Amino acid sequence: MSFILEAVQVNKEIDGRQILQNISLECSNDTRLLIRGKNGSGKSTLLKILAGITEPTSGKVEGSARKIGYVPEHFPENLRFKVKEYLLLTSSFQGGSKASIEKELIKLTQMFSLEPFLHTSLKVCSKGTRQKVGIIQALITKPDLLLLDEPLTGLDAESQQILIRLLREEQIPIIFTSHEEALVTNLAKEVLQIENGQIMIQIGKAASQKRIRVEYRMREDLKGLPVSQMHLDGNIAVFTVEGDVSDHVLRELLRKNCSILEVKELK
Ligand SMILES: Nc1ncnc2c1ncn2[C@@H]1O[C@H](COP(=O)(O)OP(=O)(O)OP(=O)(O)O)[C@@H](O)[C@H]1O
Repeated sequence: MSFILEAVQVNKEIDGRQILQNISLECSNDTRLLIRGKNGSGKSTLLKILAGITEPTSGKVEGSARKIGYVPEHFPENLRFKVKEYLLLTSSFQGGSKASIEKELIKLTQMFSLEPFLHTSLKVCSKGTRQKVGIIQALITKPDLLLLDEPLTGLDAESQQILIRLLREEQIPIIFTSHEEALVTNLAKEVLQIENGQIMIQIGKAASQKRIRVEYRMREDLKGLPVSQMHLDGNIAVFTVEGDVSDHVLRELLRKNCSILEVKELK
């Protein structure tokens, strides 16, 4: 099987420090992969390597993806371009017809209420506005793959919802990082947990799902768990998890002193 993108035994050293160690992952048409880990664990570095922005020290990244849309964690500051000028320029590097790019530009700028800023210099745009520009530049050419580094950062609540809905509807494979529960629960189908640049847990798509009913103490206890659906009723949470995530989820819940009331296999 040929993959949209595949990383094979990727290592990255910066200034003599090992940042990533032996990372392998595969991305196919239906991938919705969350890369998670603590601050400094190497998530952004890995996304940059997948995007081809940074070279691995050893190992390789290959695949059939021709157009990769990448949203960096921090949109570059002090770019001298105006918003529309920047979007047209960056999309021209990726190919695609002018008519299709103009059409997408209108659609996406309307969707994110960016029309009033099209002729504003990026230097004076707010952080959230620049983030929207970063998102639009990644989507505008209809990429084969999206790599999103904390894409909700700086967006207001309404724009976050718009982006989540859009990403759920698009049929584009996505690899992303996020500390935001809303995006994690709505988008992630697979999870790659990295610690100190190494893969600790790799959770794929499971054949069967499990329903877990749990009594929790604080809402915080449920934050960041890779669950696909969650219903809350007082201090009781019921959620669905992919089968091979369930051990990890249960361990996390127990670590946080939650009481597991029921674990049921779904057919
Ligand atoms: N250009 C660089 N020069 C030196 N060190 C770097 C560079 N880029 C990344 N690092 C180091 O590599 C490690 C991993 O950084 P990275 O940004 O990939 O982490 P992260 O998991 O994305 O963190 P966060 O959740 O805070 O965004 C950190 O210790 C960071 O300081």
